[in-house]
Amino acid sequence: MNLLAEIFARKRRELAARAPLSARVRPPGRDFTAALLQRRPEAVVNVIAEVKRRSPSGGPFPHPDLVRVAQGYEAAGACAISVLTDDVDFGGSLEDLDQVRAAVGLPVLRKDFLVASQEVEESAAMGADAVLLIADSLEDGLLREMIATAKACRVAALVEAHTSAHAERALAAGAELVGINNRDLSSLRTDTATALRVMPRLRARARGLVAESGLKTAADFAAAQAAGADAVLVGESLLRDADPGRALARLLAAGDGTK
Ligand SMILES: O=P(O)(O)OC[C@@H](O)[C@@H](O)c1c[nH]c2ccccc12
Repeated sequence: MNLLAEIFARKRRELAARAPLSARVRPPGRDFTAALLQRRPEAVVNVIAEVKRRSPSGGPFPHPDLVRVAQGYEAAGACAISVLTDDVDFGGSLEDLDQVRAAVGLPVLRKDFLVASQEVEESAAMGADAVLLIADSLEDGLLREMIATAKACRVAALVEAHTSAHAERALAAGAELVGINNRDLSSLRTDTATALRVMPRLRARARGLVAESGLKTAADFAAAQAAGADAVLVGESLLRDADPGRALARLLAAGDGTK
């Protein structure tokens, strides 16, 4: 038997001998959609809090221990955690996702630039409770397929768009949760008015709406909520603080009219 045939024979044996990856490693799911849609006390918006080591727009952040940051977010009242798993631009990995998820009780969003349904399946197998899909970069047929794959794998799909045209495409492709990214990923320019302008047009048709990027103050949170957001997605402004969890707690307390 030649070498290549031996390798293939071994690979087939190994595959036959092991359980499917998803069945072996996938922990019980956590409901990202429910977390995002939960009703909070008056004037306190749901926050998906993000961990990342660096970003193209923000440079490096002073928090190498993502697990500690995520635990701080949970203690402060975040509704879910977003973990950047892209390596090249954000210094992240699926290992980070795994470690963060094991350390918190909240649903975890895999934030990456996914290009194929296979990666949606792998995200589910690695324990992601939700995946980000970027509508602007995925053509209609592929977007529809990836949303359907997420549904079949029982992971939530947060479908992001930067313009109302792409948000419309997201809805037409079957998106239930739509995120409006205030940051233009091609120029990296951020304008927090973007989500405020686009979300009201989508409110009646999207099950959940998320305002993403560039949000810093309790007033930003309140404005997003008033424009129809169920949740805000926040990273950089928290990660600039020496204690990101405390920064989040402060923002949520400032927005809570009962305190
Ligand atoms: O750190 P900010 O400005 O608070 O933004 C968080 C999040 O919205 C941003 O990281 C993001 C939104 N969509 C993305 C797509 C890929 C990478 C990153 C992103």
